[in-house]
Amino acid sequence: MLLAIDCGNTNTVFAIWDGDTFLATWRTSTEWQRTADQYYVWLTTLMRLQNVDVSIDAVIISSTVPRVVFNLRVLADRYFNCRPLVVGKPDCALPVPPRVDIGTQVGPDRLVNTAGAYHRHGGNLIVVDFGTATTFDVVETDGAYVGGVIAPGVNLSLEALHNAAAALPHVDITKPQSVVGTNTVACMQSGVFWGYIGLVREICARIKAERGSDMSVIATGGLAALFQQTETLFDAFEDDLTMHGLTVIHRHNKEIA
Ligand SMILES: Nc1ncnc2c1ncn2[C@@H]1O[C@H](COP(=O)(O)OP(=O)(O)OP(=O)(O)O)[C@@H](O)[C@H]1O
Ligand SMILES: CC(C)(CO)[C@@H](O)C(=O)NCCC(=O)O
Ligand SMILES: [K+]
Repeated sequence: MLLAIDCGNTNTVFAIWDGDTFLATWRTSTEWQRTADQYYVWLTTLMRLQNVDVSIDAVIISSTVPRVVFNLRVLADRYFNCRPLVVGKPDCALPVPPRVDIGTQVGPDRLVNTAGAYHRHGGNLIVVDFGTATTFDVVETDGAYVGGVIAPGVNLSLEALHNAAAALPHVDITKPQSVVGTNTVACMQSGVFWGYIGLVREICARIKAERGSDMSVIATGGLAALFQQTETLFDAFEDDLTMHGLTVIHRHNKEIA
């Protein structure tokens, strides 16, 4: 059984893959201080609660936070007796290598999203992931990651307003009733919500124009659904795209081993 770990700057998601489906998915906040023992207690408690009675014999990790990888490696080694595949490390092969400027360390989550989206949709895609940052990944017709766009995440944008301006409260994103806000919270939500609709539309249009091609736009990440409700920005929305990509990369490495 495969344990797939997607570690973002805000949250870390663990999923158990039986080769066919995900048996369970669990989320925790990302904290680099968390030890292998702490992960193991947390994980086995949830497994027991949900009657997931399986033995894990393989682990794959994608981490945008380099510091957490050490303890996740210890988790795999000490408790599951295996050497984990770590996306972005030389011993983890990708189905198609990225084509970017020399020396660029592409975020592993973007490489994973690329592999997952290409496996499901073929090439010529824009993958949009609404995480801590909002990333746009351009996937070539052959499945290579060839670049993209990094924008401040939705929650990060709202936090930035709160942190920088004494009179602006902490607010959560939601679809505002109107564009013109009649109170502070509504004004902030409008700025980020409608601003984001514009950001996504404009960036996708410009990528397509720059490449002279009508690409499919695939969205993932918790907040994608909120935007898609209002405007058809995406051709598909897939909640499990990153996890799916991890299973694709794991299978690829087994096949070439
Ligand atoms: N409708 C919604 N309104 C507000 N927040 C939402 C909504 N749906 C999902 N979320 C939040 O969006 C986040 C989505 O998680 P996702 O894994 O996409 O990114 P993240 O965990 O915030 O970032 P990272 O992966 O970079 O750590 C979660 O924190 C979830 O609570
Ligand atoms: C942009 C984030 C933070 C999104 O999670 C991550 O993919 C990352 O740290 N990327 C490194 C830089 C790059 O992808 O070009
Ligand atoms: K993510």
